[in-house]
Amino acid sequence: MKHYELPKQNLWTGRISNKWLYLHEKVHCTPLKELPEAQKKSIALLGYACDEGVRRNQGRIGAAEGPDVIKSSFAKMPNHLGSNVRLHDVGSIICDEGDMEAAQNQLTEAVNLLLERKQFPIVLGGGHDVAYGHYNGIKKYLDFKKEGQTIGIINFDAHFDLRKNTEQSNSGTPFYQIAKDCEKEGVDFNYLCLGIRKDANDRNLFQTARDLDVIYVMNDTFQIPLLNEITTWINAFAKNVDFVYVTIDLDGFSSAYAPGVSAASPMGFTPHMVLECLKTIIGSGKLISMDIAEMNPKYDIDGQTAKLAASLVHHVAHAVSGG
Ligand SMILES: N=CN[C@@H](CCC(=O)O)C(=O)O
Ligand SMILES: [Mn+2]
Ligand SMILES: [Mn+2]
Repeated sequence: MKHYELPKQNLWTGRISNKWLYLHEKVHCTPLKELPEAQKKSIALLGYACDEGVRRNQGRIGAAEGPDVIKSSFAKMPNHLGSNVRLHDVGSIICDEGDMEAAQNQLTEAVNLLLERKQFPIVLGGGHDVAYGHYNGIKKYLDFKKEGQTIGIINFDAHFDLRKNTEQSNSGTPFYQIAKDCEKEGVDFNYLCLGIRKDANDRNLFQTARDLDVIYVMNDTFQIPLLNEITTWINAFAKNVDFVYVTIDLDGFSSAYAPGVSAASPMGFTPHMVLECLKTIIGSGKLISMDIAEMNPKYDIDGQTAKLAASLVHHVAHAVSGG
C-alpha cells in the first residue's frame, strides 16, 4: 500500500504491570488491511505523518513526526478501558515526495475502511490538511451507506483555515475546499469554529467565514465563564446534523499548554475549556470521528504538547467507549 507505514510496536512501551494497567499493554498493532470488523467497541489510532501542507503554507515543518510522539506518550498512560473495548494502532499515512494530495486520498480510503470495520477513528496529525482527507473519508462512508446524511464539522482552532486554494492546497485551506465541494454537490456546509483569534485571521478570512455562513466563537469569549452559552451553541449545531466530525488544532491552545506547533498562540484557549465542550459533543451521541492536528515535536518543550494531545485522545477514547 503506497503512502502508508505499518504500526510500530516500539512506540508502545512503558511500565509493565502484566495486568493491562497501561495502554501499551492494551493496544494491538494491526495493519490497516488486517483490521477485523469490530464485534465490540473499538478505537483505531491512525497517524497522518505529513507536513507538506504546513510547508506550502509558509509554516514551520516538523509535524510529520507528530503522530509517533503522540502514540508513544499515550502508550505510557493508564488504561481504564473496559475489557470489552479494543484499541488498535493501525499505522500511519505518510506523504511521499511532497505529494500531499495522494496522502489525503489515502487517508480518505483509510478512514472509510475504519468506519466500515465499525471502528471509532482517532487520526493524529500532521498538518491541518488532515481535515480534508479525513472529512472525505467520513463522507465516502456515509454516501455509501445512505444518501442525504449530513456531517457537521467542529473545529477547535485559532484559525478558520478557509484560505482559498487558488494555487495549491495547504494546511490553511481544508475547510474552504470542503465548502466548495459542498457547494458543487448542493449540500449545506456545516462548520463551527471555536477559539478564533482576531490577531491570527485577516479581514479576507473573516469575510469568507461570513460568506460561507460559518458559526464561530472568538477566543476572548471561548472561556469557562461563558460555558453555558457555548454549550447551547454546540447543542444547537449538533441537533442540526446527523453526524459530528471533531478536529482539534493544537495551535488553538495557549502556547503555555501547546508550544509544539507551527503557529503558536500565546493567548489561546485552555485544555479545560476543550474538555468541557468535548463532553457536550460526545453527549450528543453524534460524534463519528475525530482528529488532532499540527503536533510538531521540534518545537515542543519537555513533551508537553504531546502529552496534551495524548490526554485528549485518552479522554475521548474512554468517553466514546463508556470508560
Ligand atoms: N493550519 C494552519 N493555518 C494557519 C497558519 C497561520 C500561520 O502560519 O501563522 C493559517 O493558514 O491561517
Ligand atoms: Mn490553527
Ligand atoms: Mn488549523
